[in-house]
Amino acid sequence: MINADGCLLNVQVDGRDGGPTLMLSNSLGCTLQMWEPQMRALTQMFRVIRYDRRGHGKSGVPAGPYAMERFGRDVLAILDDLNIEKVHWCGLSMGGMVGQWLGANAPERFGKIILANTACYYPDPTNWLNRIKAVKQGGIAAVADAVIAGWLTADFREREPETTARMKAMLLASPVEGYLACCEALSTLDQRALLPRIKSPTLVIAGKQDMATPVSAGEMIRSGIPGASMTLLDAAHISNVEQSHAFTEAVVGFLTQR
Ligand SMILES: O=C(O)CC1=CCC(=O)O1
Repeated sequence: MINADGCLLNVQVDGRDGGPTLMLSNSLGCTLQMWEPQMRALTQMFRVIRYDRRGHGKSGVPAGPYAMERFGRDVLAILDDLNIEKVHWCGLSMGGMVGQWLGANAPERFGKIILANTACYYPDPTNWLNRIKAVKQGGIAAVADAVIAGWLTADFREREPETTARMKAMLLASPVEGYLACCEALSTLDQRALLPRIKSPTLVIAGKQDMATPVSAGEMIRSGIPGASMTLLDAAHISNVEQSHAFTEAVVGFLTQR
């Protein structure tokens, strides 16, 4: 556990000692377990840091609302505690939003940056406000089926019922207060002004079937970050699970290219 401004964060380090370090950052309602499909390949090449964002998994759940800056400073606290100067970053969804904040505000700590299935701005907060209301009334169970339908395509859910059930169990196990505090941070998200300040080589990954953060949201990020490139995957929102091999290939290809 690492203490970030009084909140204990669950951090796990695996993989190659002395190799380049890659930090992975989760989507809303997910724990560090969401990266299992990538771990075998990534740990052969990198030292891999995973963590549970505050309000999630085995990390603390301080009172909300939270903010992107707080999530970013939590990451810097983890790196300082581990005595690691610089890492590559791969964040999916909320993890990609934290990556934008870090790339703009702590550029010296980041080598290459991967922003997967993410957005820098929600023009209309209604979906988040409705979700907050529903979760306050009925818990995460009230929104779980709709969220899972956004995470994974119908084809995948039919083909992979066990994986789908595991993802749903992970979502349902999220602490309600932490989930709500993150939804509040998402309802006011606007990081458009940060994008031109990101100078690290950046890859944007988007899912062709992603309705939560559609290709157009990825394109807005790609066009805002100088020199960024984009890869499209045949997946919904949690593309590292739905297209695990293609996702891993995109990450490894980008991080190893000179
Ligand atoms: O969980 C969802 O519904 C989709 C999502 C948006 C931001 C995030 O982290 O997940």
